[in-house]
Amino acid sequence: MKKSGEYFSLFETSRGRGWFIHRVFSISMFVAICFIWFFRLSHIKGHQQYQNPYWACLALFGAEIWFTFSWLFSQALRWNLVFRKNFKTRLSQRYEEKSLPKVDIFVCTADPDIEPPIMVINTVLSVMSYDYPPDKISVYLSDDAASDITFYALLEASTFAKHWLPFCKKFKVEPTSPAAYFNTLHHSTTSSLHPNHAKHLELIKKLYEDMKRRIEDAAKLGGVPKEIRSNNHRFSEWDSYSSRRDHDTILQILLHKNDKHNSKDVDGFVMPTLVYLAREKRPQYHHNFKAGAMNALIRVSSNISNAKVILNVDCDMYSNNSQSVRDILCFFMDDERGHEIAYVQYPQSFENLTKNDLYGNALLIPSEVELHGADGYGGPLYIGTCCFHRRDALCGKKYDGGYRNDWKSDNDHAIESNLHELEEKSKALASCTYEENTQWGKKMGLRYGCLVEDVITGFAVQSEGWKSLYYNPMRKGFLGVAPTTLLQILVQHKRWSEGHLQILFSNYSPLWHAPGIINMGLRMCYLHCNMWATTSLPILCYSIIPSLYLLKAIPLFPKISSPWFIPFAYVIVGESIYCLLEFLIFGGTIKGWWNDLRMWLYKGTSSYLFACIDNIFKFFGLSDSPFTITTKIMDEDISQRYENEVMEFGASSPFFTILATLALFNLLCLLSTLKDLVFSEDGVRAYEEMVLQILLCGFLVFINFPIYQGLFLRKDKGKLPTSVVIKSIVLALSACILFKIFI
Ligand SMILES: O=c1ccn([C@@H]2O[C@H](COP(=O)(O)OP(=O)(O)O[C@H]3O[C@H](CO)[C@@H](O)[C@H](O)[C@H]3O)[C@@H](O)[C@H]2O)c(=O)[nH]1
Ligand SMILES: [Mn+2]
Repeated sequence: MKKSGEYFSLFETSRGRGWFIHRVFSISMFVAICFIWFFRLSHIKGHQQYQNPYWACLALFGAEIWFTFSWLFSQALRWNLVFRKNFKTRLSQRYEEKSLPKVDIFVCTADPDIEPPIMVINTVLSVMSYDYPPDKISVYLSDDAASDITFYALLEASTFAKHWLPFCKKFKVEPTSPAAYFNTLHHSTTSSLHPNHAKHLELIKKLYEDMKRRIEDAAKLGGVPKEIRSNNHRFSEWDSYSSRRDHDTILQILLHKNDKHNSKDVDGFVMPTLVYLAREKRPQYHHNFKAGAMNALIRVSSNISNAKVILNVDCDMYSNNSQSVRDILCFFMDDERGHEIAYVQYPQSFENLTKNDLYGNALLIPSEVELHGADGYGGPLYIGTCCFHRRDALCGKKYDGGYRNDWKSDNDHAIESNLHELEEKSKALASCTYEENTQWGKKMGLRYGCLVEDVITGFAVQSEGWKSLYYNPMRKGFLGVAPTTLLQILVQHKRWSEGHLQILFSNYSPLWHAPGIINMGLRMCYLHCNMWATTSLPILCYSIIPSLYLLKAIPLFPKISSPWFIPFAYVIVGESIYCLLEFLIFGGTIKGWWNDLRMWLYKGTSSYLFACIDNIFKFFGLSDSPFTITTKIMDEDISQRYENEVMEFGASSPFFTILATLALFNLLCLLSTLKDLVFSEDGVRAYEEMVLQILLCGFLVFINFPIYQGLFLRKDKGKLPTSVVIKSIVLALSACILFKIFI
């Protein structure tokens, strides 16, 4: 426990265990990598007895150089892991409830078809129910679709909340998202409840089901029923609405303590403020996707509640722990270190994971290792959701040693008593033209022009001198919906890797931005992610070239009896065992690790490749990728396969054509080699020289098993479509034949 004078810190930091062993291992690995470089440099001229594989060796060397950098950067993320622990009791001893700061909570949604309103309001209800003085909480829903159904759902939620909030308080409900809470109740638990609890539960469940039905009926109808619309003047805002991309600002304060008739729950307690916002959209103005939505929220909220602490969550990320606000205040309000913290990031965790995590959705290593590593160097990346911000830092204020926490002043913020006037005034802050000739998106708020607006913003904030902090408690703070088909994941990772590459070439490039402010270690952490897209080239090299040369029995790696074989073997075996152990230690399974490895390969050869290509197009002004929103729903059939961990293809996409072609190509190379080995007189000698290549090719075939199934063995809707089968067979066969004949 850290003690300075009489003062006990509100949080403490500890170092990860095993760091010394890890460092020794890393250094040994580095030495082995150097030997590989030596080998390449001394053998690059090629084996004279064969046709000259000079270019092949050069390409492999290039790939190895690339992998080395990527590995070095990944070491920064593992060099200095730190873990945070806080002391909530000290917080409550030191601060009275009434002197706690206000918190503004932003929830973003953008498409009611793939982000169902009922899910959105579950998230809203979960964050309204934090164990925190309700008059200090304001929840803002930003709806980039300006959907009347989402609004209707929120309206329903504001009524339901009058019952839900007292219920949560009375029975200490956890988690506070109604849908998630009802899911945790099994028959055995409900039957053992206190009769009073059981009675209330039944009532509230019925209220919820009724509300859900009304919302889903409206969604099915494709709009809010006429009689509801005409009975509530609030819907008149939609009279001038012409499309998602063309409408006025719609801003509605649904709950507010100044509203005499409608601000209290059934027990007579004030409820959190609740605001619906659909910022103005016009076709001629770029809306900057989520970053634009967040900035509109920052401004509008500054006029309504102006809390100094802002929590931002995606619409699928419900709160799984009602204590989270108090948890993070231990960091922000710490007298010694609190004032330098710009944001506290929680991991992005998911509710719908399967046991062996077929698609590597759990982000196990990033959450359990890498973000802790970045924290060790002054701050985790901001990952867009589950993050508590200091408003000042997000709004572009610089950190200098003189900055001090001042939580009191936010409580005096004068608000208009007339809510209608307040709405009208705040609307202007969300207009399309508001940001013209201002620093919004450049030096204030979330930064524009990048597909990972979150990461670039985090970096910008850190380069103003602020620190950030990673908090990963046992009980997950938030749970969301992970994508459930291969294509969705590949598209999501294309967006991420493309965004990261944009950062590398932006003003905020970790290569040169903010010299002297951001340390080398943290820069390397950022660079590791920024480089994702570019690793597609070395991964492609490694999955094509060695297999091609197998066809002609030309070795590209040292033979098994050569001393040069040792560093290769050490790196391969060492790194595999290391990754596997890392995975198992943090709660993964062996199969999960294998799946994760497969996803690394698939992302590398498809998502990252397309991200590179699109970045080049963008550079020449040819195209600009939009923010493709991830679907948060799935149909019965797909959901069944997801539960059974059967890979979902089902669509014909260039992503799949590449993956299937590579898989088939490696299969052909392996089969042809095995045939040659069996029938040649000199099989063993050839084997001795080619062992690494054969193993690599064999590995690629083995890991691609789900693709062969999807191509040839499966009959269900999730298999690879015939067009992809044909294309990939033609491409893979012609690559092999052309190479055999011409090279
Ligand atoms: O024009 C837009 C597009 C998206 N969103 C919202 O942004 C959030 C994230 O979108 P999602 O499709 O779920 O993307 P993910 O890939 O899951 O998002 C991750 O990566 C994004 C950056 O690429 C971050 O913004 C997210 O916070 C982070 O969860 C959702 O709530 C959307 O409603 C908007 O508000 N406006
Ligand atoms: Mn998401």
